Amino acid sequence: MFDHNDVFVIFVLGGPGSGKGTQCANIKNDYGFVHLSAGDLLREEQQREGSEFKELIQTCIREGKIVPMEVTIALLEKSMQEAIDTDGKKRFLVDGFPRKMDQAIKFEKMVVESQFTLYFECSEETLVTRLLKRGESSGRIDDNIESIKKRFQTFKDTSFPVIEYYEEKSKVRKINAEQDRESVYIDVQKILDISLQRSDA
Ligand SMILES: Nc1ncnc2c1ncn2[C@@H]1O[C@H](COP(=O)(O)OP(=O)(O)OP(=O)(O)O)[C@@H](O)[C@H]1O
Ligand SMILES: O=c1ccn([C@@H]2O[C@H](COP(=O)(O)O)[C@@H](O)[C@H]2O)c(=O)[nH]1
Ligand SMILES: [Mg+2]
Repeated sequence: MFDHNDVFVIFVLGGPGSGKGTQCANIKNDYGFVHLSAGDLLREEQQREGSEFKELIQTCIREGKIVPMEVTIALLEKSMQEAIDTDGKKRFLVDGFPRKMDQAIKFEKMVVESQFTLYFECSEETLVTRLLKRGESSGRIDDNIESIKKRFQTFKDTSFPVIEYYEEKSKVRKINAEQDRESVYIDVQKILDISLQRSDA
């Protein structure tokens, strides 16, 4: 368990294709955060020789389902510990997690409490266009219309309640992700500049 006064975690949530990864790359460059995408960590684990979770992860990703939280939390915690041990870095963007209430509760109890959640809000119409375009070159097994529909359903049924939970705690910073990349990032910077100043105080 990390001390949340020492280890600064921002959850980055939003529908599939809302630009979480794109904006986290910007934030990482400009603010020195470590970017941990739960989806990327799961895909790496799925590729790892000898992983006992290969098939489970592959099936969940293709079907847009949530991998059991123990697997994802262990991968996140390990990556956080490695970043702290190797670079002394203690600011983390946890991208695409928590996707389900049980993950949120467990992570904050066992790993560290989040500072707030950045929520990229975007219409399904825009998301589907972006994901199908990305699917032309991403090689992702879930960037096809069948998987995309399932991912949207999971987002609505299972992941959106996480955002509502943090909203009730006034811990959500909402961004209009419908805009072009540059405009989205301007809004992201405004939020971060305010939040980081507060945390430095
Ligand atoms: N503001 C934007 N306007 C147009 N296209 C965008 C914008 N932001 C990201 N994209 C593009 O949309 C696609 C999805 O973006 P990205 O991978 O960052 O989303 P994501 O939220 O991480 O998706 P996922 O949940 O599937 O991992 C990418 O091809 C990206 O280049
Ligand atoms: O906490 C998580 C995060 C992701 N997944 C699974 O991975 C895919 C892809 O995630 P992206 O964030 O879009 O890269 C997602 O649809 C889930 O199947 C997960 O199980 N738990
Ligand atoms: Mg992503």
